[in-house]
Amino acid sequence: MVNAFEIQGGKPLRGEITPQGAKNEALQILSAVLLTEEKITISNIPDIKDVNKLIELLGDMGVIVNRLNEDTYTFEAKDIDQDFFLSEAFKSKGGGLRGSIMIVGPLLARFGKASIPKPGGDKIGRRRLDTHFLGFEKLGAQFNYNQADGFYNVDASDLKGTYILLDEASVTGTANIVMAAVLAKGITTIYNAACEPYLQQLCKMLNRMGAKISGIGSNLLTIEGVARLGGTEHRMLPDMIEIGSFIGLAAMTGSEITIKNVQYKELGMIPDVFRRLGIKLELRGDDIYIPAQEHYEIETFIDGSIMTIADAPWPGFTPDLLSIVLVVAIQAKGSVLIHQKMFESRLFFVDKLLDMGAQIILCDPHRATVIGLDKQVQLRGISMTSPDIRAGVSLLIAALSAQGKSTIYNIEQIERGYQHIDKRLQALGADIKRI
Ligand SMILES: CC(=O)N[C@H]1[C@@H](OP(=O)(O)OP(=O)(O)OC[C@H]2O[C@@H](n3ccc(=O)[nH]c3=O)[C@H](O)[C@@H]2O)O[C@H](CO)[C@@H](O)[C@@H]1O
Ligand SMILES: C=C(OP(=O)(O)O)C(=O)O
Repeated sequence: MVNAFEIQGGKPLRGEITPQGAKNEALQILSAVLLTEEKITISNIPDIKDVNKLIELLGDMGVIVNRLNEDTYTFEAKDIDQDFFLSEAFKSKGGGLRGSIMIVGPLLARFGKASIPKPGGDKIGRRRLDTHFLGFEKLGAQFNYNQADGFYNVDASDLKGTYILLDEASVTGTANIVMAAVLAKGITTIYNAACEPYLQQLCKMLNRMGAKISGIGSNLLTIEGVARLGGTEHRMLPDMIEIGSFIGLAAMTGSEITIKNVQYKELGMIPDVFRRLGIKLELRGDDIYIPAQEHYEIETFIDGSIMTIADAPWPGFTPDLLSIVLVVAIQAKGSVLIHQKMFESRLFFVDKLLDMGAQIILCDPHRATVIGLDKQVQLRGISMTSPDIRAGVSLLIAALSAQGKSTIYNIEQIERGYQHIDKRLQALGADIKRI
């Protein structure tokens, strides 16, 4: 086994697909179980590498983890083994995923200290953690980064609520600071807070545990500290990035697909961005139905100029779907400028798309212009390596639409965030196998 996907492309798919629970919500929610010694039951947990690694890490720390069924677990963080944080095992496992950074806030809140290895995640450009640590410092913590062992150590015997203006609306940074502030003394106000549905879900769960957070869904959160938190139950939202990926997949392969139970009102502008590419979507109940489409035509701006699709902090368009939008635009009629403002190394995968026959100009590390082929020319299957999770899925979509065989290597990147993707695509009729 080389751990690659082999794909015979060019076949339209058909059927229904249900999105998994949201990866980036799961990483926040799982970290929050550390805030109480009482039992927390979480359902709709996706069975993906990053999430499983974090669950394993919680178990290693001493959290009692019970799997009730395929997607539901209980967690009880009664006794946390402080020595584990000094171990080599913690260094390698904690460093394996981006989401592990979010255990720092809860550990500070509950135990007054935390250490964490430099977290992993995709290599998609600089990924700083300043927002997290500046926020902790405002609450009264002191941190130092030990370059020699690669650990961030944070001490906070006495967290006190205060006013914090975040230097940027960081998603994991906001979650981390909220989790530190819920048990701090007094009132914390966080301005320029990120407000993704993931964060709204986290704040709602914390309130059910006894926290006092107001302003949920806005960029101004007020947190009145409480002495302790208790247990609760929580269900993860469907993964909006998976939903966007499946919309793109349907359009690019000319397939008729129904995406089940999407919780449409939580998707923000995602459906409209795909509509602006000319893709027809219908909301049926809470399902998104995408009819088989021979063609789709990218709108221009009202003044006739070329459409730009750019990322922005929520409720702007998520950067995690820009690679998918870029790939889908390859077979549209018309042109679009893709502007990835947040990350500087997320567009380099266009090289592989060029090899497949796409018409794209990479203007600079942040911008690419796609000149749509309008399905006049089919992409060619090739061998390629997935550089990051979303580029990986975009290449998978390109391969499923292409003529002939493609092989995608480094699929660990894809499997970090997409649950049993080969089997779920096979159920839609895709010719994909693991080699
Ligand atoms: C585990 C997890 O949840 N990962 C997500 C989380 O990562 P993460 O929380 O690590 O990302 P951040 O929100 O901190 O920042 C992402 C990038 O955008 C830049 N930035 C951020 C805010 C801002 O107002 N301006 C700005 O330029 C940052 O400098 C950074 O380069 O949010 C990102 C942004 O939605 C997503 O791509 C990641 O999938
Ligand atoms: C970049 C992503 O994940 P992470 O932050 O875990 O690297 C993503 O989910 O698109």
